[in-house]
Amino acid sequence: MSADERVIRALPKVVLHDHLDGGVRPATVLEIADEIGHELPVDGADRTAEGLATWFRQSADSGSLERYLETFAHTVGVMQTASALRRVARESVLDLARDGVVYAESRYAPEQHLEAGLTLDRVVEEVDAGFREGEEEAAAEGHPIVVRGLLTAMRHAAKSREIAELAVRYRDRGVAGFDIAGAEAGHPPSRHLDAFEYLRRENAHFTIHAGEAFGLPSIWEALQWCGADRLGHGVRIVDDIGFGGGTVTDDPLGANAAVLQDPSQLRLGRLAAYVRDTRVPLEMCPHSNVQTGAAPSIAAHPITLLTRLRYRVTLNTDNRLMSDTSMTKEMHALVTEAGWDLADLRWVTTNAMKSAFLPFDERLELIEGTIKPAYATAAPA
Ligand SMILES: O=c1[nH]cnc2c1ncn2[C@@H]1O[C@H](CO)[C@@H](O)[C@H]1O
Ligand SMILES: [Zn+2]
Repeated sequence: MSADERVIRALPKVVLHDHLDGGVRPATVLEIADEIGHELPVDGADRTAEGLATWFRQSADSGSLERYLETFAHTVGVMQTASALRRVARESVLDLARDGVVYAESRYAPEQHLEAGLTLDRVVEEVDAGFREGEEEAAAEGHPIVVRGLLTAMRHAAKSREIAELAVRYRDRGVAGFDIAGAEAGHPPSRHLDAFEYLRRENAHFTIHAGEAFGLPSIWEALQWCGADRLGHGVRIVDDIGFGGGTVTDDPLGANAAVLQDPSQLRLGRLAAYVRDTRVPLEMCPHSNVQTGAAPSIAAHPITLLTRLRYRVTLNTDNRLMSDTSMTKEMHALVTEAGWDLADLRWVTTNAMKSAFLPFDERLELIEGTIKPAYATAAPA
């Protein structure tokens, strides 16, 4: 680890978009697979934690969201029992805390963990027990962290209302909100209006994966039909930002460079202006987007342009296993490849804490008591 990386690792971080089933330790996948007889896609000399880690990263590196998502069969497949769910949840909290994360929202789809006979309620209870065990152990290690769950409904399925009700039922027991995820094309968020309208009536919080593999219509529906509090990814909002004769999407790297010199050249469309004016939090995940082809590279990722334009940008991991990433790696890549500095890192961290689905006073306490003091004394990245 470089000196820069050590500095970054020690900084307090906030992650709002991290999939529980996208961050399982490879050694844990192997062990549980052996216990329950789940067939893994590696064998022979590759049947090791390292071999499996490589398989996940390479298979996810496909340029397509659909193929990226296929790899989840081998994490979800080993997360079907009470003990496995509790273990994975506990270990993921420890891994995040050791990386310097002080607040995390960890999401998963309860409907995907029923194969061995667990009920939806039991799934949520076991995961939450694992989160609390992880919090306790992390604090004892000197890495205090606060963790909340987000319950995801799969967008191709028809369980969203049921999962929304589950999220409300457990809102005072470790669950902070709701999400929909899965392949975007052909599954617009407005199909799940019933769930979103229910959540709004219940004063509950939700985010929607939108504008990742699919463009502006998905972002527009998520905000203006469904009423999402935040956008998962939202990276395609740049399709509504005009530059020269086209949009910044036509030449993201060129536009990124040019706009830093003269932002007045840009024209925001109505949707892009709405997202910025109303401070809609964007849960951006650079490495994941490069793998699925939603962004060309870290250097050309729209997160830098959107940060310069002062959108409410947050930085996230999405899937630490599939993307072989961590909050430290995401931050370090932006510093070395996209010209970010410590002030940018503090800004996205504060943005994320402001946008968390946690009560206002608890957010403020983490910002004032933990984040601000640490960044004030940190050496420059
Ligand atoms: O980047 C993503 N876009 C859309 N769906 C995703 C992404 N990452 C993970 N999941 C989906 O969310 C489920 C619950 O955690 C995962 O099983 C995966 O299918
Ligand atoms: Zn995601």
